[in-house]
Amino acid sequence: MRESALTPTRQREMFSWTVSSPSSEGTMPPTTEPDLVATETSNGGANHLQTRTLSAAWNRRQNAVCVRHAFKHYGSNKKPNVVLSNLNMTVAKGTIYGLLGASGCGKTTLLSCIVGRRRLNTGEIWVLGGKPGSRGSGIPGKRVGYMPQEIALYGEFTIKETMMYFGWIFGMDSSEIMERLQFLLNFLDLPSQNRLVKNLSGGQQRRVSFAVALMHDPELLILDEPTVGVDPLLRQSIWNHLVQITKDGNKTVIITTHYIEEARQAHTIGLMRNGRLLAEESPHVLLSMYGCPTLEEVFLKLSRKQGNSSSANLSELNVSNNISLASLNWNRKDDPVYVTDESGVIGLNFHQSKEVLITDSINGHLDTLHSKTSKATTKIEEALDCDDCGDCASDCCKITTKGKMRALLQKNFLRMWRNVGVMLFIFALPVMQVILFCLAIGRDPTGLKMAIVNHEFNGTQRECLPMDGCNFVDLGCRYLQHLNNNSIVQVYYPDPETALEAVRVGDAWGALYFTENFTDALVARMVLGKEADEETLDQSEIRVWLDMSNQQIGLMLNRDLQFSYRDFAQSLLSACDQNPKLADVPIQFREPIYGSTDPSFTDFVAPGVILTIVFFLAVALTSSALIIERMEGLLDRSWVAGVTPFEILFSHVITQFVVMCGQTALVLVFMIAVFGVECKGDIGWVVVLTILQGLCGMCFGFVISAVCELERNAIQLALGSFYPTLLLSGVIWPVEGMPTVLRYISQGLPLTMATTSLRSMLTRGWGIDEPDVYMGFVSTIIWIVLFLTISLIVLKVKRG
Ligand SMILES: Nc1ncnc2c1ncn2[C@@H]1O[C@H](COP(=O)(O)OP(=O)(O)OP(=O)(O)O)[C@@H](O)[C@H]1O
Repeated sequence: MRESALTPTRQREMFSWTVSSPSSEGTMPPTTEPDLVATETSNGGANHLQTRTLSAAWNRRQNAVCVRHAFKHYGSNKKPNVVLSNLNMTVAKGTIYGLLGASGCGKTTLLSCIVGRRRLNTGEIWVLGGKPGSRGSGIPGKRVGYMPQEIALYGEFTIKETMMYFGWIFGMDSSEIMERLQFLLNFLDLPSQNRLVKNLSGGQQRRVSFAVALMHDPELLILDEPTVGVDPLLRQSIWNHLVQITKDGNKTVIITTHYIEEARQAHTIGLMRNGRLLAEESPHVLLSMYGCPTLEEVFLKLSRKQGNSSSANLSELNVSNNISLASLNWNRKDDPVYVTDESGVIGLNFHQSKEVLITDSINGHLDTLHSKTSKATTKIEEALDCDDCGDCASDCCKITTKGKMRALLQKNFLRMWRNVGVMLFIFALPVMQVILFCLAIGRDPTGLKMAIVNHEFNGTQRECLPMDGCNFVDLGCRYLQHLNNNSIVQVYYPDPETALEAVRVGDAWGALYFTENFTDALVARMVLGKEADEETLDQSEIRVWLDMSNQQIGLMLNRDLQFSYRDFAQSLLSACDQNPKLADVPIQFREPIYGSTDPSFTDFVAPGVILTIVFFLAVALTSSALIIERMEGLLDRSWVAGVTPFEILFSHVITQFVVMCGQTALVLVFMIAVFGVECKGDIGWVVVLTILQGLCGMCFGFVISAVCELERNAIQLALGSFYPTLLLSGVIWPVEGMPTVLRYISQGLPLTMATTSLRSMLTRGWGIDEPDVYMGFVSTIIWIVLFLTISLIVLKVKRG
């Protein structure tokens, strides 16, 4: 490296000169754009200014990175946390640029704006001649290699799989990747390529992360603290490598580090503080300018100076208004960024650069000229940007590439396959849920105790003996024989008071009382008919007190007691050669049109349960997928590598589709084949609707994933949405039982129409031509499209 031949005094003199010399014409290096310069003086003020501005714009594009008047804040506009404040930065092609600054000063934010991860609030950035994020700029994409501060690697991948993943995204073929991998393994002293990343030490993981950035030999390397946790020997060899790759002038490196002294090896150093650059010079110039032995001391000096300065002086300190020596050295790269006589500009704080002078002049005195020229300038700059994409044979016109889809799909499947918990969640959980549902829901309760008081036995608590035939004795006993012994357990009590007390204390679900002349009164009631007196009617009644606190049990006992009386009376009439129909109420329930005479609650709930299981499993799987990747920095890394939100969503849709098919098959096989849930309709349509509901759940999961920053918020949202959806979708109770307003809301939910549709197919056997059926499909598809659109929009907005 070549030292500056100028003394600090001389440099300061030159600094004063730059301040007092507004034109600073002499400082302009020879441009390689003669056309623009040629018109500078020939067409008067406006043309002159326009040409100068264009020249500046053109020049910015010639640097590897050029940041102008960058402002960036986090948080709301009302309470902004300003991170970048009128920052200018110029990184010449073929140089190493060391970005130094205290923790939290905004280095990572600046880098993420440069790689197109974030957008500035105002200001401009040119990277390799284009604007990050513009079509065909290659940024984000394969022109840049990015090593973020966090490890940002897939722990479940081996080193080789990691390289394959990023290599495919960058459009490399497998043999190329393997070749490069071997080099990187040796160069970075990495362990076996088959080791899982999660099993590597912290330092090894950082080196793998570094290897990923180097993988495709990009034009621009952006390294956020690559040497943390790396031993001094390897650190030196990393720096040697960076110096080596920048030597031929085609590669540029921007590197941040907390080891300030190692940055001496950079060609240019940007010292950053409070969102501004305090200096942007070669390390040697900085040292000699400030007469400090170490860069750390220079940084301290500058920081103190900034701290002490009034706001007016701040702008002077803010060398963001500089032409950096790096930029002035243009594209000649033999000796990248040193103070040379040839460059004509020396010094640190010559804040009145040509470019800024033009801007200042425009603001101060030449507003009108500016307005005339700005439109033309914008047009020409737009024209320059339009050239970015070139012809459509390049990747920039494609929605996706084979390599990217291959990488993303392999990543999704591998992550699932290698995670036992996830595999169990995907396949064991739905089966378990179906089994539990079929065993626990819809069956009649059994073993319900009933307190019986039969005064026909004169207070004795003896049990009834079996009896039949046409005899009219102990009819109370005969009735009790018809009770379903499976569901009702008869417990005898001596008097009504103790029986009722048993119900009150929860020992029985109800009490049954037969008066002492129940048989006689019942016979008299039958024989006398309308002649029967009030007392006869009263004595012939079986008195029942039920515990109706449990509706299901209460209603079932009520139903069973009535059916038992019908059976008892019919058997007695039959035994006495009478028509048993006389015992029935005069309503004849014929064979139902749909369903059975003894409908099961399971059959009612099963369709909703099938869809709920598939829907919410998909929500659970996807709602955290993107968040975990985002929190680990993986999403950022993939985005910087050129993967789009569309590609990420699309790859998840395909992965989830495969998973969904497996889940649907398991759920339906267990529901229908194993537990015998009725399926009268076309099983093909049942399968299609179930898979569509799974996809719908997945898309809802994407929305949650895109909206929520933290996993716990995603879990809260997913769980929070579960109950309202379940309750309002007619899964466990008919929609017809809801208040009118809720009914409308219910119809708008993703599960309601689908549940009605599936129920119609399973229990009624209806086909797809029935409105109730096809509306389930239509509403599901509409929800899928809606959720996907929302996710894409949110992801795109959040990328900014
Ligand atoms: N996503 C974010 N939302 C809100 N504030 C943020 C976000 N990211 C960073 N910040 C804030 O912006 C400031 C600059 O952060 P940044 O990560 O850019 O600093 P840095 O110089 O890279 O720090 P370090 O050297 O410790 O990595 C910090 O105050 C940080 O708290």
